Order: sequence, then C-alpha cells, then structure tokens
Amino acid sequence: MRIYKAKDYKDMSRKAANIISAQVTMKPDCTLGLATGSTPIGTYDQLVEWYEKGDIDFSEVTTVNLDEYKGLPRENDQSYYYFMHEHFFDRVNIDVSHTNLPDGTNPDEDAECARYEELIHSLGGVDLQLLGLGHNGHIGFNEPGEFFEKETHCVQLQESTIEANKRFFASADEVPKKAYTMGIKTIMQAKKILLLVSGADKAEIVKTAFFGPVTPAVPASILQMHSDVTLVVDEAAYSKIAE
Ligand SMILES: N[C@@H]1[C@@H](O)[C@H](O)[C@@H](COP(=O)(O)O)O[C@@H]1O
Repeated sequence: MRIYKAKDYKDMSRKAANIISAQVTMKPDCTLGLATGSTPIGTYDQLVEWYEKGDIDFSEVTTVNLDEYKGLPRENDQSYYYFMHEHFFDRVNIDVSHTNLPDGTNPDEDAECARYEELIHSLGGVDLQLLGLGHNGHIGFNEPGEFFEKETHCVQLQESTIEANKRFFASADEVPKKAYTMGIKTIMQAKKILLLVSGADKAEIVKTAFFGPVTPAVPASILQMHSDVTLVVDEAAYSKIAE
C-alpha cells in the first residue's frame, strides 16, 4: 500500500485528482470506478476545474459506481445517481450513456445484482477504483460481517451507517435501510485502487483497517492484500498512526 499524506482536505483532493487525471491521460478509454459520500466531492471539483481549463478529457471514459440506495428514485436528491450528476457527470464532457450505477429502483434484488456484476465484467473490469471509508470500516456499502461478501449484493445498512448518513435526510427514518453495492471481490478485482480518507473522526478506523489484522469485521482491511492500492490520507485522519 502506497500512502500519501496530505496536509488537509484540499490537498488530499488535489492529490487524488492528479492520480485520476494521470489514469485518464494514459488510457483515455479507461473504466473508472467511482464513489459517493462527502470525501470525494473535492476531488470531483478539482477534476471539473481542470476539465474547464482544457487539461483533461473524459469523452472516452466509462464509469461504474460502487453503490446505490435501494428504493430511491433517480430524481431524489439523496440518490447516488443524483449525486454523481450534480457533482461530476453534468459538469464534464463524459458521455452519460457510458456512466453506470446500480438501479436502486429495481425491486428484484437478485436480478439487479446479477445485471450489475455482469456489466462490470463485460467492461473488462475497472482500471482505477476510487473509494471512501465508512467509520466502521465499510467500503461501498460492504458492512462489517463474519465473511467478505464477494459480488454485487443487496445489503441491510447498519445503524451506524444510517446514523452517519441521516444528516443528508430530513430524519433517520427517511434514510433507506437497504442498498445495492459492489462486493469485496468486485472491488478487489479493480486493477488499481485509490482510497481517500479525511478528518479526525476517521483516525481510529484508518489505524484499525490498514495497520491491524485483515478481517471481515473491518471490510476495508482486505485492501492490505491488494497489490496496487494508493491511500491518500490527510493529517487529521493519520493522527493515530504516529501514536
Ligand atoms: N456508501 C458510502 C461510501 O461509499 C462512503 O465511502 C462512506 C463514507 O462517507 P463519507 O465520505 O461521507 O465519510 O459512506 C457511504 O455510506
């Protein structure tokens, strides 16, 4: 695991955008695995800024997102579909027909998971997967458990995740209780992984996940086994490592 320490959120975002930009420059028709959450917003903003300056071209890029809430229609402003359009797709020259997310409105869980997994394989896999980190060590919506869930599946969200995400909804009751997410194997099959972590509230989980044992109780810990992971972490999130 390569670890880049960033000064703060802005610095982390710029470093991450640089890595994505290098990927797109080296392979213009690459497949990017994308993530939502507050962590990658600054990275998307930076990429948009460079796009507006003419420094990066997304016209040949394909994207697959990690996850989506089950039951939220695309036009709901908390759906990840809406998030991706708002923060990235509608601001750059990406071909929207080349952007993909699990379909949260498909009530048939087995069919939706099979469709999404198949789609990722048909694209020849993910060249660079962007990831954030949940406070309990989740990646995508792979929650802590007794084993690593392998492929795209439908999850029951944990209380702590609902709690963390309720700030985006009117109340915790409105946060969907289920989500579709790529599985650990799907994520681990990405050729490269770029993981971003920011903030003192993530310091403990950074230590546990990347400097502790590999266990499904901390899903992100599996990333220690991937051969090409870059962790970009700001000082606040790295503060427990020095202890
Ligand atoms: N499904 C998403 C994850 O993909 C994200 O990485 C995580 C952290 O979010 P944040 O970046 O807002 O801390 O939470 C959500 O539950």
